[in-house]
Amino acid sequence: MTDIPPEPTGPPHPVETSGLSKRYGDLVAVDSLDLTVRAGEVYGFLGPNGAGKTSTLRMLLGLVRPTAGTVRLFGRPPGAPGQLDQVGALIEGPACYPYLSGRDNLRVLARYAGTPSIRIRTVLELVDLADRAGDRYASYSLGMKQRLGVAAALLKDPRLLILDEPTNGLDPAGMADMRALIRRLASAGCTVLLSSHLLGEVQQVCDRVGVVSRGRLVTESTVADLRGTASLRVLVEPLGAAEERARALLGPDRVRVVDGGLDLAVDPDQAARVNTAFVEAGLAVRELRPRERDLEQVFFELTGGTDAAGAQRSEEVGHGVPATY
Ligand SMILES: Nc1ncnc2c1ncn2[C@@H]1O[C@H](COP(=O)(O)OP(=O)(O)OP(=O)(O)O)[C@@H](O)[C@H]1O
Repeated sequence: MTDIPPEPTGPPHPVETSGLSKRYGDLVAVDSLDLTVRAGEVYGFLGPNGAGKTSTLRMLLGLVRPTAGTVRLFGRPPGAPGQLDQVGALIEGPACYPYLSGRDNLRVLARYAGTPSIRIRTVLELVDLADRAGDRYASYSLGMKQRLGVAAALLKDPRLLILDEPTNGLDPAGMADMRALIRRLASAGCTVLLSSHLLGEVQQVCDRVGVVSRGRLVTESTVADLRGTASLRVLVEPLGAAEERARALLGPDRVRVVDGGLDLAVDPDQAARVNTAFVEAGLAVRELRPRERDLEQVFFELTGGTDAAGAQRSEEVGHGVPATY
């Protein structure tokens, strides 16, 4: 009998869940979630309000006990010895003293966490708040408060950062600052898992996204794959003759007339073939370009059409002061 060598295994992933579930009474908030966040990536955990994102993040951090399933952070269960130093998090809830400066708030938190105060300067620079560190926390904009929350989560120099809705409630400039910060952290080697109910807000920073709806993971992919580029948009005259030619060329199911042009459900690398066919048929092609699917529409379809209501609810709720883990 020959020995079968063990399969090569790499280092454990920053986050791995298996069959992770959470029930509150009859409500299934998180349903058999298998999630993997790989080292060095920015992973967007997306879903409408109430989809189960916060419950999941709380279970990852050991703040809520799963009803079923397992969580592994760097291969070990939440709260394992030494792990608190590897994981930083920003989850909803108040944590800062309004009458203290940003720097003094960090001093308090660093003392609690047993972090040397020398690290405070570094994290303030990382989140681009060094210039305003002496100002009272109460005078900060929401974006600055969020960034101070991230600074607090970075005090222990974690390898994994978990952020719950970091862009929620921010104005466009605040969102751009937060996205830039997340990208900086990722370039410095930190793995980031962030949640959001708006794909459009975070898609620029995410390497991969997992979309959750009613507690279940409905898809996991890169943003590019999620968007897809599965159609061609053609403005061509006369439209009727072009429609007929396209149907003969591609099959009737692949051709739709939309807004005075043709939407052709073919790979964009068919553009030259389509153009040649139209020109040879004596048709005048004015424009021919790949048409990307609208991301919000994709999200809407994946989540069963619940995002619009969710987005509206979140605006009503607003946003609290960040808490750190
Ligand atoms: N402690 C709790 N007790 C009972 N139900 C809860 C509790 N926490 C969350 N839920 C419910 O579980 C579901 C998922 O909530 P969760 O907060 O995890 O979703 P979410 O995707 O983070 O949404 P949001 O962005 O609105 O917080 C919701 O229906 C919510 O009302």
